[in-house]
Amino acid sequence: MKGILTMQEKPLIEFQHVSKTYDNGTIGLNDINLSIPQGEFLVIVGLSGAGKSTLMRTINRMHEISSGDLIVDGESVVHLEGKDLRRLRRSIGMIFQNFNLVKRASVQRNVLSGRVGYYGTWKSTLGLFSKADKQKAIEALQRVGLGEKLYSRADELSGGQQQRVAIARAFMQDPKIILADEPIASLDPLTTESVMNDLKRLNQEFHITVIVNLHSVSLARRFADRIIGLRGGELVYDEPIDKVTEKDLDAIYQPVSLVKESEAQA
Ligand SMILES: Nc1ncnc2c1ncn2[C@@H]1O[C@H](COP(=O)(O)OP(=O)(O)OP(=O)(O)O)[C@@H](O)[C@H]1O
Repeated sequence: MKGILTMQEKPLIEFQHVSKTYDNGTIGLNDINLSIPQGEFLVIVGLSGAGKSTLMRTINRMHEISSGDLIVDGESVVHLEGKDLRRLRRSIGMIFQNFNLVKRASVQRNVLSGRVGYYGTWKSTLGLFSKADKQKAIEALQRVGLGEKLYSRADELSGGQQQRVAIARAFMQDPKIILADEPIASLDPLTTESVMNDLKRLNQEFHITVIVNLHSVSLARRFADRIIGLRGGELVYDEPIDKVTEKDLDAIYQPVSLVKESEAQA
């Protein structure tokens, strides 16, 4: 197993023997070791329940790990609290399958909310955003081709447009990392294409590290720099895109019962 991290590059994200057991005893992650360099477009694949969301959500501490250590930008994030945790979360944009927009608010308000981490509580509660941030919101929307939708209500937009607003919101955070948890699961093929292209552009133009959970193997192959595969909470695959084969991907998607059977026969 090898990623595309070279000896010279310092990883931006490092999982060191990370395990996660949920309160009900379910194992989410089991002894994950993984280094992700800055600027990588990493796609996580695996069967439903393999641990893809869990892995992603430990990075911004939406889920706590049970053991091991998780380093982001040179610092262990496991014990961060208060303003240090807010600083971490500000540097990580998140894209969800269901967009997570405030549906009754304007597109502008949704995009500006990406800046909230840079303001004190009272200013952000009152929506007192600076002129510079309002201008930044316009530019972020233009970047995803929705400049003319600034004053529309979020729920007037199509699913694909809403996801692109979510991408603009993430971009407003000036993130080092974007985590996209099945960003295209609710979209048709055409909008899927534009959402994936938006993510790729942010990755290439701004060197933002993008980590995406995908069920589509063909999209993973087209957009990833590197693909990792999870099964039963374990990292079972890690290859740069030029080494990825169809056969490898088929194996990742084999039901766990079949894998156990073939291991028993070996
Ligand atoms: N809050 C929770 N409490 C208990 N178990 C959980 C919780 N969240 C996830 N799990 C379990 O942890 C395992 C990994 O789940 P996770 O959502 O990370 O998988 P996934 O690969 O993202 O799946 P999918 O593709 O269906 O989203 C699964 O067995 C799941 O049922």
